[in-house]
Parts: sequence; C-alpha cells; structure tokens
Amino acid sequence: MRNLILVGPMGAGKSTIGRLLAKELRLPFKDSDKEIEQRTGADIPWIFDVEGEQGFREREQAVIAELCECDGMVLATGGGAVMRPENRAALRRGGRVVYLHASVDQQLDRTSRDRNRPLLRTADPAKVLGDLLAIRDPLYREIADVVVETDERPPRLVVQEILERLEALPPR
Ligand SMILES: Nc1ncnc2c1ncn2[C@@H]1O[C@H](COP(=O)(O)OP(=O)(O)OP(=O)(O)O)[C@@H](O)[C@H]1O
Ligand SMILES: O=C(O)C1=C[C@@H](O)[C@@H](O)[C@H](O)C1
Ligand SMILES: [Mg+2]
Repeated sequence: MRNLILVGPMGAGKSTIGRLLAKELRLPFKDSDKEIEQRTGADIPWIFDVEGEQGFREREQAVIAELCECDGMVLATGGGAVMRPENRAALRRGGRVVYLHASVDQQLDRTSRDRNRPLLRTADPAKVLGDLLAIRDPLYREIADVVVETDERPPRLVVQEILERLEALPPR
C-alpha cells in the first residue's frame, strides 16, 4: 500500500483523526505541521512571523514531497497544503487521499481554544475561514478519493467511516 493522507481545513480534525487512524491500523503517523516544526526547531507562529507565509510554504512543500515518497503511513497535512499544484500532485501520488470536511462554524468552534494558527490571529476568524474554504474546497475535492463529513460527529465515528469508505474503493 501507499500512504493514507488526510487533507482539509483548520479544525477539520486531520491531526486528531490521523493519530486515531494510525493507531487503529497499527501504522506510523506523521503530521506535516509537526514535521516542519521539528525540522525548523520553531513553532508555526514563529515561522510565519520570521519568514512570512511564503517561508512556511517553502518548508511545507519540501516536507510534503519527502513524506509522500514514503510508504505505509498515515499522514495528516496542514490546511493550506493543497494550495500549491506541486503539493497536490505529490499527495495524489503519495496514496489514498481523504478530505475531512467541516463547516466554518465547526472549524471556528474547534480552533477557538488554541493560538497556534497564525492565519486566525485576526479580528474576524469566521470570515478568514469562510474565504479560505471557498478557495480550497474545490482543491481538496480535486485530489480526494473520499470526502468524509466531520460536523457533529465524534472522532471515533469519523475513523470508522473512513475505514469503511476506503474498503469500498476500487483499486486505483
Ligand atoms: N470530529 C470531531 N469532533 C469534535 N472535536 C474534534 C473533532 N475532530 C477534531 N476535534 C477537535 O478540534 C480541535 C482541532 O483538531 P485538529 O487539530 O485535529 O485539526 P486539524 O485539522 O489538524 O487542524 P490544522 O489544519 O490547524 O492542523 C482539537 O481540539 C480536536 O480535539
Ligand atoms: O490553513 C492553513 O493555511 C494552515 C493550517 C495549519 O495546519 C498550518 O499548516 C498553518 O497554520 C497554515
Ligand atoms: Mg493539524
């Protein structure tokens, strides 16, 4: 098998669901955001402050290219990973892609408690999330093998649905 890759917006649950899926499938788990932080030795807000979003996106592209060359792991990506066509191509090649969908209201609720998302350090995070979703939703769908709704559904249920939906897919 190749990898199992989760894409979707901030607060869709990619990191949370990815960790649970990996445990369930007894596969290693990697999170591109965490990988970037480890390699840089700094957190994401620091990278945005010092290198700008552009600097972060360069680091993200390098990490995604490398992780997508691996096999047999669950990979959670950052919410903006689909913005670059090079990343979309790498993710498609890297394995099965699952789009975790969440409404703006749910994203807002799930991201309101922590401060590690620089794009949401704004007076109107709902507008930012809405604008980003309008641009990115077609890109998530473009590369997804399956789309799974996460609104009002606990992580365990989302994991179960992903496993069932992947099982039902014809071979690529
Ligand atoms: N299905 C769910 N139901 C309820 N809460 C959830 C669900 N999925 C994730 N959460 C919670 O929402 C918060 C954000 O989840 P998580 O960090 O996994 O999102 P993410 O998609 O990885 O976001 P980012 O793109 O910013 O990395 C966490 O506190 C997590 O516990
Ligand atoms: O949606 C985005 O562009 C981002 C999402 C996070 O996962 C991080 O990758 C970073 O905060 C940017
Ligand atoms: Mg995450």
